[in-house]
Amino acid sequence: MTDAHHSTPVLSLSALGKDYAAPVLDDVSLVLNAGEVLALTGENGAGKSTLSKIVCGLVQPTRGQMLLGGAAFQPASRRDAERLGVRMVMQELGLVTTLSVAENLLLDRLPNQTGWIRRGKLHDLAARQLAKIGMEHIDPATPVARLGIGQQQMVEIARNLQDDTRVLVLDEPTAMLTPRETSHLFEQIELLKARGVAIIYVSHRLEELQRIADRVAVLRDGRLVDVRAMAGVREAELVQRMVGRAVHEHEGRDRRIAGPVLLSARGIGRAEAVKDVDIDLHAGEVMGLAGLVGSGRTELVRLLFGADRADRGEILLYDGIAATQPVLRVRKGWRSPMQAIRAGIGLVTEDRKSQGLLLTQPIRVNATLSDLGAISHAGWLQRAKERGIARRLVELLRIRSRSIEQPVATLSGGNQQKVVFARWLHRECKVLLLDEPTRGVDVGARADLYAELDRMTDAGKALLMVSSDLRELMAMCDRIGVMSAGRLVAVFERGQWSEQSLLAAAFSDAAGRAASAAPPTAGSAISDPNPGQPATADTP
Ligand SMILES: Nc1ncnc2c1ncn2[C@@H]1O[C@H](COP(=O)(O)OP(=O)(O)OP(=O)(O)O)[C@@H](O)[C@H]1O
Repeated sequence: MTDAHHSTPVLSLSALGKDYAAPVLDDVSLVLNAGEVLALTGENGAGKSTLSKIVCGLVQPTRGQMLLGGAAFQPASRRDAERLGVRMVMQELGLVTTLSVAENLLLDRLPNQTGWIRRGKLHDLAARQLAKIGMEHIDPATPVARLGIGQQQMVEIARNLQDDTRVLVLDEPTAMLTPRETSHLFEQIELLKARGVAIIYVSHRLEELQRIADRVAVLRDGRLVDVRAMAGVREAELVQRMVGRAVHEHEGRDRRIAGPVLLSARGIGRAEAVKDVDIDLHAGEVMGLAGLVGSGRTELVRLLFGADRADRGEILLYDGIAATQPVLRVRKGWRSPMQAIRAGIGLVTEDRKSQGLLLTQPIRVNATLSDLGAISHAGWLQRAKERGIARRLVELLRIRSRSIEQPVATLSGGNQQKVVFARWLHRECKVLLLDEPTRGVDVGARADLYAELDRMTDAGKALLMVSSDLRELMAMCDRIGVMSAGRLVAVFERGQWSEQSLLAAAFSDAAGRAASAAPPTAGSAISDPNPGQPATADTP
């Protein structure tokens, strides 16, 4: 915290509470000072978003008061709060994707004295705003829809960096950002602090909080259980406060003997997004996929699941026993996700909208949706069985809910993610593709998910996991592939990677040259799919 602003209260919360069917926030009192970053953390469903939304006028509290600069503060809407300089960067981006970057940045203040938008001025102002966060290379006239998700997130951040901002709430702001974008954001946060802006920073990424926050507040079950200075706080201590129990960090995988190949892709590609990738997924292994946002990781996974159609290459499926002859060979990839699902492929992504969660339906329906075979008998749904499975999954993944009848729309973000995961847990799939499966998931739940992934590989499934969290990949994977500009530029075996070599490969150029840091045995070449067995790629 800068000394000049030291302990000048900007925002005071006193005995705030929010009830839905039951209390989800209770008796929260807190003072936020000028020029400080307060980290807000806690388990999924602890109430972080609810508290943030109350501060920013999106949700009204059931009880309690707020003061802004000493005056009563009761925003009735987000606009109301913004007029008083209280702004929020939300996880779900609020940009109008059909409008340009400039129009989005200055939506509220279009320079429009005569009824005409003066485009030149608009673009000047927008360019200045973009330059603040190191985005000067973006043309303000670009439609937002053409930007990658990380860049959209940066525009959302830029939009909230107005001169009149007094309180800024950032909800998991770095989830979609590259390391470089993250450093631009952190620089900007330092400048805001120096200007006396008070910042609430919501995140599950503890190492990030330690880097950026002055104080940390922990919510548990809707109550504030701890507020303390960040300096010197150990990660384990925080986790203990959050979860109320010790969480054992995943010890890292033992090197497993990989089984035979279950799925291969040869030369699979789609336009410029994925360029002729060869990849083999083995029974009993977790393969990681690292790379920058936009490097083609998600696009590759979507091709392997049939969510997008490949325009070249082929997918080969093996029975997992002899693995010399593919049991199925699909040119240009799957025709539809249904074809992939029937062949035993599953996909968990963090994009809950594309997961087809039926938001108005209860957990019970959503958790068992992909497995009607297991709960129907002679065409009848067996309710008792459905309830049994749903209860078991809720318990196993600690899905925070009133009951299995709670509609998924009213679960917290992280708990919705667990429902998506639950679906594939008991399903008979051979290959599970996971795209950022733990984004927005708290530390305790993360440990539970990792244990489940271990069990799946013990049962002989093949897992492919995309993650932007290198620590997670290094702990969980047997091999890590790195993508850059649509190509798989390197595959590292366990024991051969370091954070540095993975990053170097991620930043390597599009020509497919693996970074020089990659060890010669593991760099650019993809390992033989079945050591000691005949190569499968050319098998008819
Ligand atoms: N509209 C609603 N109706 C009923 N319950 C709700 C509603 N909105 C939120 N809740 C409940 O409030 C609790 C707190 O949710 P909130 O989204 O604030 O948690 P969070 O700490 O932000 O979680 P996450 O880390 O998963 O984002 C959850 O149990 C959630 O189910």
